[in-house]
Amino acid sequence: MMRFTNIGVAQFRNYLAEKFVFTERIVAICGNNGTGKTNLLDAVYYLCFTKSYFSKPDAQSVYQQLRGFRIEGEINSDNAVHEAVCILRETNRKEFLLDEAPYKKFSQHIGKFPCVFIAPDDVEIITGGSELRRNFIDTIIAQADQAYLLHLIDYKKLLEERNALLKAAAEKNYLDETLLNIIDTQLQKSGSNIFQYRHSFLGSFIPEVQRAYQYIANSDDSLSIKYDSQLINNSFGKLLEENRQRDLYLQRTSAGVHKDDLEIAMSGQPFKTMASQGQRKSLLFALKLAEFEILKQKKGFAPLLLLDDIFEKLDNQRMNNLLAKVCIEENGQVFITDTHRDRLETALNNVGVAYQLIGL
Ligand SMILES: Nc1ncnc2c1ncn2[C@@H]1O[C@H](COP(=O)(O)OP(=O)(O)OP(=O)(O)O)[C@@H](O)[C@H]1O
Repeated sequence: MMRFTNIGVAQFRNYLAEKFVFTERIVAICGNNGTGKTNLLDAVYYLCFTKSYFSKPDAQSVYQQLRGFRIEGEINSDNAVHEAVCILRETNRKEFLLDEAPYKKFSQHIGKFPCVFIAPDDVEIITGGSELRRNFIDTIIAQADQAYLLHLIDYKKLLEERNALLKAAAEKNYLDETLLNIIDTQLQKSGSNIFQYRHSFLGSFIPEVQRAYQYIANSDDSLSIKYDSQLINNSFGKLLEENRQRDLYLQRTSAGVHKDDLEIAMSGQPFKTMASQGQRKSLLFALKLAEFEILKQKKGFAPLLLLDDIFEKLDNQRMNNLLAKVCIEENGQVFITDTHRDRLETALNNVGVAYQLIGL
């Protein structure tokens, strides 16, 4: 069981200094547009991930013209009380502390307080570029397994080094082949590890998404999801070797797990182009519910669920089903925002769950 019991924010987005105490497992947050609902959820997310959900530079989160921010929160987890603190110093240097001990590497914090965020623009995971789908998958696996995050960090660094070397080779008309061979050996190792992790994770994740889709959409819509990777039929070492001349010409690495994607189809056609708005929303919620389910299985307790403005996304029946599932069937903490206080209260009363209402 994991619960945030309070959170304090100073100079963070639209909050100069504010403290919120959470008294119930279900926390409903209402307020007009621009009152700071999303910012409050993102402050919670910061304490789980050491960064914003919205890939914003930290400096953009500082209140107006001031310098630095602080977010602190108390979390009950494993029958112990933890304090997480994220500080952006005036110099723009970020510090993150758990129980007063600063992390040397922020990556060590990932997965301690697992969390699933559903935000209005998340449908881009389905309609946008492959990088968004890779990030989505990576965030789940990294929360479940620290070792994966280290492979990802290694891979990114090695890929940057390799690309810089390819560029330098073109500029200087000289290739340091020994160095390229060394980088390739290391890149091949971490890339192959990432592939194995993704392959094994998607083996259980994809059926979970299909189950959740069926539940939400009340139909399977002949949905098919496949892992698309150049490493499925080739060893990474061989791919690097075969593409070396091409990479030298392009001055970048053309093969590898940085090209992986999820191939999503409906009745044999690409989902992006075929699906209706409603089907896209259903798939988005299915992806997120599957994320929730898998993290729960891996961690042995339910992750935190941050539901931002989801009432605009689902019809009443689907909304009721979803709330019943996450608020009644599961025992994790849920934060849920809406602009309409009545709508939020009616929905939670219908589900019949105890909740705390915070008005902003
Ligand atoms: N660095 C900052 N300094 C001061 N205010 C900021 C900063 N960043 C964002 N804001 C303000 O925060 C507000 C947006 O907050 P947020 O997105 O949390 O609102 P919301 O309640 O979720 O709104 P909506 O219902 O429209 O989604 C805006 O008024 C914006 O100007």
